[in-house]
Amino acid sequence: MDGSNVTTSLAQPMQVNGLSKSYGPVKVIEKLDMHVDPGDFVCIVGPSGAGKTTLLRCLSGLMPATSGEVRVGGKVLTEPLAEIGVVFQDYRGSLMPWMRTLDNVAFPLQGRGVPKAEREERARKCLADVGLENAAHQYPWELSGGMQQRVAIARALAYDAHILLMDEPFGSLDAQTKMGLEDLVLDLRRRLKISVIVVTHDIDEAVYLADRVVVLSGKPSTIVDTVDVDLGPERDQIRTKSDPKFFEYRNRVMDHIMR
Ligand SMILES: Nc1ncnc2c1ncn2[C@@H]1O[C@H](COP(=O)(O)OP(=O)(O)OP(=O)(O)O)[C@@H](O)[C@H]1O
Repeated sequence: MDGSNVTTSLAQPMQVNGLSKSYGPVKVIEKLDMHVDPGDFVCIVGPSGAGKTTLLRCLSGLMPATSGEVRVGGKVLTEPLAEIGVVFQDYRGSLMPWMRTLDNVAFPLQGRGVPKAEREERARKCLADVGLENAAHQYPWELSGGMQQRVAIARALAYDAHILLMDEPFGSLDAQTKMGLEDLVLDLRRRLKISVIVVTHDIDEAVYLADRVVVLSGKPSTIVDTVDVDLGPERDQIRTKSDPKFFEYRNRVMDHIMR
C-alpha cells in the first residue's frame, strides 16, 4: 500500500468473501478471498484461462458470483455502482465513433440524470485529469490508440468513481505508449486518491504498478500467492525496474505462473 495517500482516499474498501464462479458445470474460480483497502493498487495475474476477467466482472457488479460475495463499503454488491469505473482492453470497441471526445466522456452521466452543463464540466475535468483537455472536440478515430485509452479512463472516472477496474488496459498498445499510460494511472491514483485494480498478463507491469500482486492459478482457480510489493510510492520505469527487489518479486510471481 502507498502510505502517502491512503489515509485520505475517498474510495470505499472492497472485500471479497468466498467468491466462487461457475459457467454451467465448469467451476472457474473457487472460494476466493481478497481485500482492497482505500487507495490500494492491486494487480491480478495468472495463466490464460485462470479466471482473471471473470473475477473482474464479478468485482464490477456486471456479473453475479455463483456463491460468496463482494462488499463495497460494507454493502453487498448486486449491480454496477457509480463508485466503480471499468476500463477494458479494447478501447476501439468501447468509445462511440460518432461522438466527440467530450460527449463520449459525458455520456454515462446523461444516463444518471446529471444536467448538461454539469456533465460537460465534469467531462472537461476528467479529460484534463488524463492530459487531454485539448482533444475535447475531436472524434475517437482522430486520436491515437493511447489517447483513446485515456478517453476510456476519463469516462470510467467521470461519475465520481473512486475504484477503477481495468482489464488488460494496455495490452494492445506499443511499449512506449504503454509505459506512459502506466505512469498516468499511478499518477491518477495519487492525485485522485482512488483505488485501482488491474488485470494483466504482464508480470513486469504488475510488479511495477502494484502495492500488491494477487496470483491466480489452478483449475478451478484460487489465490496461490499474494505478493506485497515494497518498491516505494514513487515508481520510475528505469530505476524501479532495475531494483534487485523488482527481480525478486517478478521471479516469485513467474514461478507460480510457469509451474
Ligand atoms: N461467458 C462465458 N461462458 C462460458 N465460459 C466462459 C465465459 N467466460 C469465460 N469462460 C471460461 O472461463 C474460463 C476463464 O475465463 P477468463 O476470461 O475469466 O480467464 P482469463 O484468466 O481472463 O483468461 P485470459 O488471460 O486468456 O484472458 C475460461 O475457460 C473461459 O473459456
